[in-house]
Amino acid sequence: DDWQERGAAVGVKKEYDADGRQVLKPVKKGVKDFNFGRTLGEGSYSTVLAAQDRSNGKDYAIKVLDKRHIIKEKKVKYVNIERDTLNRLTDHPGVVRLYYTFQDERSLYFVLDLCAGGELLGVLKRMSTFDEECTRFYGAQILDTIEYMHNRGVIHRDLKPENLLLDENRYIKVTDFGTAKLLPERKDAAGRVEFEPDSTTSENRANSFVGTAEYVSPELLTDKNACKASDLWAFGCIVYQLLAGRPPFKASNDYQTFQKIVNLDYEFPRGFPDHARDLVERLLVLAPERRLSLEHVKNHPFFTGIQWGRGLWQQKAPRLN
Ligand SMILES: Nc1ncnc2c1ncn2[C@@H]1O[C@H](COP(=O)(O)OP(=O)(O)OP(=O)(O)O)[C@@H](O)[C@H]1O
Ligand SMILES: O=C(O)C[C@H](Cc1nc2cc(Cl)cc(Cl)c2[nH]1)c1ccc(Cl)cc1
Repeated sequence: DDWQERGAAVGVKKEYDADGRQVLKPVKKGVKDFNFGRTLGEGSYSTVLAAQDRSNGKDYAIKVLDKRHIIKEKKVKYVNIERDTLNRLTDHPGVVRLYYTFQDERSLYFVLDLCAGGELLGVLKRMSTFDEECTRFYGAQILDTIEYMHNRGVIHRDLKPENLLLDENRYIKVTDFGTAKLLPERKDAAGRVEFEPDSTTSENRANSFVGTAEYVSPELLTDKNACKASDLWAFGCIVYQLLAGRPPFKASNDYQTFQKIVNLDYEFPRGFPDHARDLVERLLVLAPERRLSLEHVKNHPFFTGIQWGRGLWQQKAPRLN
């Protein structure tokens, strides 16, 4: 199915060694292998362009970063974290796929899945709020992807509707991993790769990174300790926002937004659905260890009827009208 097929997307070239044995050699792609098209968007350090692979006509999004700007703004670490994180998250439909990285004298290039549906935030703004069925479907795809990221030892740390893109089937694609936390890899007795169960407080003290104000978890504000539960806090804010049309903690400046968060100062609009309200109340809990675990979220009544796993990525996305 498409998961294997996508694996074949990495470029290889067939060659023969001295004994006539076939050798597959990885081919480093370059700018000349692509026809560049329209600009899809701009970041602080990047421009994202639509592009087509000239050898097979496949469409991609290529994120181009200016080397001088990256170095001047001291973002080298973030670029390499984004590459390393994307290279760890290669087989889930909910994560934007990185096919190649390459560079030329001026720029760095990430060749990514093209998400032609744009940002979930844009869709939400156009619709003002999602109904329960849409929220359930998109909430389930986001949660399924968070579970995959956490199992691969990745904490996203900046989940928000701007970082949730939609592909041509209107499926979710999580993006923007430059500020992710990569838990150290280690091998178990059988030599299988596993990851630290969660981030420990020690290495987090050094962390200066704080996500986007409206979605930042209280533990990140009080003791700089981002953990897997921090992504579930952001998930709770996103579910609330899809149904209410605005995030739960929003003030006129970041400092006041932080105040609302640490004081759990938010309320539900009238008519907010009961199951969704119960779910959000069990996610927006100040103590990370008391927040609903990912497994319990999947079994929450709000997600009754959702088929977890592959079924979730084969069914038709609800109409967004
Ligand atoms: N794979 C993609 N497919 C389609 N559009 C994309 C893709 N990746 C990014 N974009 C769009 O390009 C724009 C820039 O994205 P990029 O990740 O480079 O910067 P950003 O993270 O949005 O901004 P900043 O770097 O300031 O956080 C965004 O608006 C995003 O919607
Ligand atoms: O080819 C690779 O994958 C490894 C390189 C590593 C790398 N080379 C760099 C040069 C500069 Cl000037 C800046 C950064 Cl962040 C750099 N990162 C690389 C190239 C492109 C991208 Cl997008 C990321 C990393």
